Amino acid sequence: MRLVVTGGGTGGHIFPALAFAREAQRRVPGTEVLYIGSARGLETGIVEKAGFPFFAIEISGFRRQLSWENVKTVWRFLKGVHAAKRTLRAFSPDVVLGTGGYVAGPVVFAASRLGIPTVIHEQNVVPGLTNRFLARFADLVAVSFPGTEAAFPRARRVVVTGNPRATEVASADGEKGRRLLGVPADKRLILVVGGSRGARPINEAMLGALDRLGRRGDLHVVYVTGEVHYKTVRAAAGDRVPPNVTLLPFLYDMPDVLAGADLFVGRAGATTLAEITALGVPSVLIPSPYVTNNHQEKNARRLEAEGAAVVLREAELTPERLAETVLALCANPERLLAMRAAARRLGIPDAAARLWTAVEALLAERGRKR
Ligand SMILES: CC(=O)N[C@H]1[C@@H](OP(=O)(O)OP(=O)(O)OC[C@H]2O[C@@H](n3ccc(=O)[nH]c3=O)[C@H](O)[C@@H]2O)O[C@H](CO)[C@@H](O)[C@@H]1O
Repeated sequence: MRLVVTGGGTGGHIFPALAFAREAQRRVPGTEVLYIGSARGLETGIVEKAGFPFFAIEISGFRRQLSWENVKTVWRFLKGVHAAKRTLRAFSPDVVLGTGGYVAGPVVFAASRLGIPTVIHEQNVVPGLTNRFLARFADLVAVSFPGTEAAFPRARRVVVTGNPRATEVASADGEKGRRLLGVPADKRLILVVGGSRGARPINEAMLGALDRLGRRGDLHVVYVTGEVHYKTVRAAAGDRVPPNVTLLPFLYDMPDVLAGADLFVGRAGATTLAEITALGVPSVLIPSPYVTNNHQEKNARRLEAEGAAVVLREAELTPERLAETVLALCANPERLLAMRAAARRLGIPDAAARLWTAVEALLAERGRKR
């Protein structure tokens, strides 16, 4: 089989695409994969590390107001479609999967124009702009949460599959993750992550909370700042980083470390939520208010409603509040256990298989080889 995956800008779009690519290779050995991403997104580094061939096109997002930038964006979109068509003709895929982010727009659109079967995957409760635009051109729309189907009234077919990244994470090895970072087996592991790019407000709160968390010998905190924020946080923390805190710019071994975590603290990006629910990790979620339609809060409230997460709005985030929330949960093992079970109830660990089955059916219908 020949598969093109596209999506990016941030990790939340990239990791599901990679997870599906690996699932396809597992199902049909010898499957050839091409990742089409943007040259400026996080995908350049992540895809290369994952070992897939990568082709970059230049693309940017729309501004909300009418502006000269938007004219340039339309121009880039058309150029992107042109470049994507050339690449798609040369690679000749059996199917194209788009996972959202600006770059998926021209690629999936070009594929549909060329008559190549197209699938889009939506990670969030509320769909993003690119997927909303692409839904009417794609042969199949896969969503992560039951109920999101209604947000795609013009789609030809919508299926609930969950997020394929959940499958990869569900079989991760928590002990390995802890060993890797030197986390003692008898300590509770608190994993703090501000999404794939890091989050300044979370970093500011964490800097203020370090001393209090550092005094707790029964905890170990793995604190991921985000690549671009690392130097600033490191400098601000100076020699105040307690021995039970591991400070990192980015975590490439997220599945294993997450599997070993007792509590997750961070943004409410949809792929992260698919991961923590697949594993049943309790969480303190601080949704980013800077995203389209406040979709992270909607993602987070789903978990909160089930009892799987505590939601802290960014507006009420202070170092004290953050430390108190974490310490109160750690002091309440029964609550943590209940949260763990609730999270697991929301998880879809067989999401990759569900997406695979839907794609396979589409290909069979379209008479494509596998
Ligand atoms: C600001 C923004 O637009 N954020 C969006 C973006 O978030 P973002 O890219 O932050 O997405 P998620 O939190 O959903 O996913 C992050 C992914 O990166 C991985 N990871 C993260 C940090 C790290 O150090 N190592 C690592 O491997 C996580 O395991 C996960 O697989 O895409 C999500 C999924 O569409 C959306 O819900 C978010 O609203």
